[in-house]
Amino acid sequence: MSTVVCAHTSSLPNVTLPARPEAIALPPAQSALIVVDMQNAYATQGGYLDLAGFDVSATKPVIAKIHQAVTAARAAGMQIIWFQNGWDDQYVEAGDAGSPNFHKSNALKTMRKRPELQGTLLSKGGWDYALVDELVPQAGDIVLPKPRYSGFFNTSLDSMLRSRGIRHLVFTGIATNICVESTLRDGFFLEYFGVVLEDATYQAGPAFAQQAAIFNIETFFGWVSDTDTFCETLKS
Ligand SMILES: NC(=O)N/C=C\C(=O)O
Repeated sequence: MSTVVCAHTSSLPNVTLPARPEAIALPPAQSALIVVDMQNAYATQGGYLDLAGFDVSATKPVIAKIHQAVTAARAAGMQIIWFQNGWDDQYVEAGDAGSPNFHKSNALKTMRKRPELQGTLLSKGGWDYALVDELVPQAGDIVLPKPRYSGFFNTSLDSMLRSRGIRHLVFTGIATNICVESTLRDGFFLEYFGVVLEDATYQAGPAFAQQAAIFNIETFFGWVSDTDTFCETLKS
């Protein structure tokens, strides 16, 4: 089976991650593990997605897989980046009626439908915005607040990656079909190599949303692997 060897990695120790559609080079010093939006909003019952009618009952195993991936990446010296999605408590950063986000964000729509929730969903400093208790950033990690689905939009992500010489992005988190896929796609256009650890992600919506996102990534935008393979590869 072929392996994608990137020109900029050819002089580095050879770490190759088995993946679909083919193995991909993954030099730890030029790679980041990105944990997308593992906030109560997306992974805990009583959080935004749950209140908006999405099923979050199966997120516990995903949290465990992310913990496993973070531990292995940290031991290998890989940069860890935690995304946190949300806005100020007045929702100025969310945009007003002139922004598509105002009309499409299910968090904003839920709060308009249920005014008693106003100020609680995805509001910086609140429980809904906080990362789940099981996942705790450590010194040296980057915690990146982001105001839209893609982590590249209106954030310093690109410059932080470039200044560290990072060209390979390993994605985990929720939701596969929204913020994970949006960020991986934007990264593709910026010449980053994106890999998703399938079992460390979860979709917002029906199971076919997960399948479609993984199909798109594997076929058009990047590579797909799993947590055990990632951890074994880094260990060896
Ligand atoms: N983290 C995400 O994928 N978010 C998806 C939807 C939203 O934030 O409304």
